[in-house]
Formats: sequence, structure tokens, C-alpha cells
Amino acid sequence: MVLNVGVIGTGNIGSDHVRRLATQVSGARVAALFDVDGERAGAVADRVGARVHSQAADVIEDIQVDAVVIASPGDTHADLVLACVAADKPVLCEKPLATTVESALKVLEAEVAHGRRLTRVGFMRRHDPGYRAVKVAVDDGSVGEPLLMHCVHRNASVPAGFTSDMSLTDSVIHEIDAARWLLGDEIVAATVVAVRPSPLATNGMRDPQLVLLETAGGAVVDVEVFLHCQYGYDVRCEVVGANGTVSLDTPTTGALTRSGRREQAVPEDWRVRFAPAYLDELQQWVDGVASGNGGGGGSSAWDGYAATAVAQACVASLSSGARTAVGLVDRPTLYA
Ligand SMILES: NC(=O)c1ccc[n+]([C@@H]2O[C@H](COP(=O)([O-])OP(=O)(O)OC[C@H]3O[C@@H](n4cnc5c(N)ncnc54)[C@H](O)[C@@H]3O)[C@@H](O)[C@H]2O)c1
Ligand SMILES: O[C@H]1[C@H](O)[C@@H](O)[C@H](O)[C@@H](O)[C@H]1O
Repeated sequence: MVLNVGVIGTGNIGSDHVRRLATQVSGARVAALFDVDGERAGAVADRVGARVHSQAADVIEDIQVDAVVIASPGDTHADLVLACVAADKPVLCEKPLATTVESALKVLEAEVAHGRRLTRVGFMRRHDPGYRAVKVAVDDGSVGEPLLMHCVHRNASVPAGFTSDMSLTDSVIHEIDAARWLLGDEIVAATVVAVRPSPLATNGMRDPQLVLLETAGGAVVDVEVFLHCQYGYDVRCEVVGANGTVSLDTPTTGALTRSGRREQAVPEDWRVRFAPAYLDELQQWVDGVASGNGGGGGSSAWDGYAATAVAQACVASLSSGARTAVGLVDRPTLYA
């Protein structure tokens, strides 16, 4: 059986997902797509032989579309996921699930009322071989009880219009999900410290920032987020346990040793660094949907809601300078 996928949003990651679905993922084809930029949608559709619709709702309601990928901007996600749930279609929604806690909660409530998990959120680090190795070492007790997690999230630069809040809601949200997943615990408080801004940060953006996250069980996670680091894309993670530590290997594209020097390449951006993770994420989702489990596994609507709630607490802390508690609703049994 071939899964017919509809894609909404064909910008950077949407067009990458279309290409992967059409050429690398087995058991799937891109049947239909939509982007508000019709020219862009048309060019992407031509490459893979997909239909172009004139609105997002038509992709979701297309009877030949079995499942939907959402890769439009974050503030469009919640309404589109709600439409997928109403149409009973499995959906892989790029992060974030929603840009407000209220809209994330609406998705959660809709899915619970529907009675079946249909939503998966694109937290692809759960599919990265390095993060998976860290998860195995934490889960099998190799490092003992996890106490601390140190993270670094650096981008060479960010697009115009990126804001201080987006460092938290768009970038640190990956560490928020990774911490909840690796430590198996909810985050209950966040504190954000804005560092003296890099002279290269434009439009008054507070960059870098330091983020402290506290889990219900008392573990603490620190994240340096620095989105104008210039030299490349650098994501690091170390979990410190009672008996040892486990850290992410930073993949490089080669090590050159000559003339008394050793040089290692740094990935240019997330496209390069996480390419295998995006592919694994899509393949697992397609396989999951095809086997009738709605694409379950990976990050659920609950994970998307919790991550949004923590990111919003970070935004509040950045603005107030105070430690901010995270309030989550009770976890519905659908996500037990
Ligand atoms: N998981 C990851 O590592 C990762 C990486 C990059 C982006 N993302 C997420 O993917 C989403 C898209 O990011 P991007 O970098 O591809 O952005 P982008 O700006 O390159 O692409 C967004 C596309 O959506 C289109 N669009 C805008 N409004 C729309 C609407 N209402 N309906 C349909 N299409 C619409 C735009 O025309 C554009 O083509 C964001 O939520 C972002 O956070 C995730
Ligand atoms: O949207 C992107 C994407 O999510 C990347 O994975 C992250 O590293 C960037 O900081 C963010 O801006």
C-alpha cells in the first residue's frame, strides 16, 4: 500500500519533506500540496507530480489524501491540526504544535474527544542516532540517576524577523522536548537570563540567552541558545548522572590533519546536521500510519502541548526576569 500524503507549506522544510517523501521514504507519495505562495507550490508540485490546491482545507479534505504534513509557519499549526483531527486524518505537524498554550490545549481536547491519537509533532531529535544513544544510556541506567543536562543550541545566523521570544519558542523548544523525553519527566519551572547581546544580533534581539529548566523530580537542565554564532550549526547535549555522563557526539563531515593542525568541519545548518533524523522521522510516521496506529510513537499532541507551555513560561521569564512556574493540565489517559 502506498500512503498518499498532502503537504501544507512548501518553504525550507516543507519542500525538503516533499523531496524526502517522493524520493527517499518507502511506501509514500506526495499526492497534493498547498502554499500561500502559489508559484512556490507549483514549482515543488511539478517536481513530484502532485496536485496543487488553492487552500489548505482542500488538502485536508481531499479524499485521495490519507495523511497530512504541516510545514507552514507556527501560528497556522493549531487550526490546521484541528482540521485534520476533524477529518480523522493522521498529521505530522512541524514544531511548534501551537504558539499559545490555549491553542495547544484546544488540539489536545479535540484529540481526546476524538478518542484516537492522530497527531505527531516534528521534534526530530528523537530520531537522531546521537540523541537515541544518549536515551539508551539514560534508560538502561549506565550513568545512574540523571541529575543535570547541559545543552548548547547555536545557529550561524537567523532569518530577518527572528525575535528574542522565538529563540525560546522556535529554537529552545527542541531542548525542551529533548529534556522531557530523555529525562522522562515534566518541566515545572523556567528561568531565562538574557546575556549581553552579540553586536551581530539585529533589531534589539537578545542573543545569546541562558535558560534553566527544573523538572518535577528535581533534575536541572541548562541551555545556551546563541543564534548568531557565525561559525556553523552546533548542537550539544550532555546528561550528567550519579555514576557517569553521556553526551551527544557532534557529527562532523571530516577531519583534516596537516601542517601541525587538525581541522574538523562543522555542519552549516539544521538541514545538514539533522538530515538522517528527518528521514527516519518521516519513514517511521509513514510506517506507523500505514500499520493503522495513526502514526503514533514519537512526539504526541501531549508532548507538543507540554513543550509549548514550557516555552511560554520561558518567554514570560525572559520578560520579567523571574523564575516562572509551568502549569500543565492533568495528562489525559489517551497519552498514558
Ligand atoms: N524540525 C525542525 O528542525 C524544523 C526546521 C525548520 C523549520 N521548522 C518548522 O517548520 C515550519 C516552517 O519553517 P520553514 O523554515 O520551512 O519556514 P519557511 O518560511 O521557509 O516556509 C514556510 C512556508 O509556509 C508558507 N505559508 C505561509 N503561511 C501559510 C499558510 N497559512 N498556509 C500554507 N502555507 C503558508 C510560506 O509561503 C512558506 O513557503 C515552522 O513551524 C518551523 O518552526 C522545523
Ligand atoms: O526552525 C529552526 C529549526 O527548528 C532548527 O532545528 C533550529 O535549530 C533552529 O534554531 C530553528 O530556528
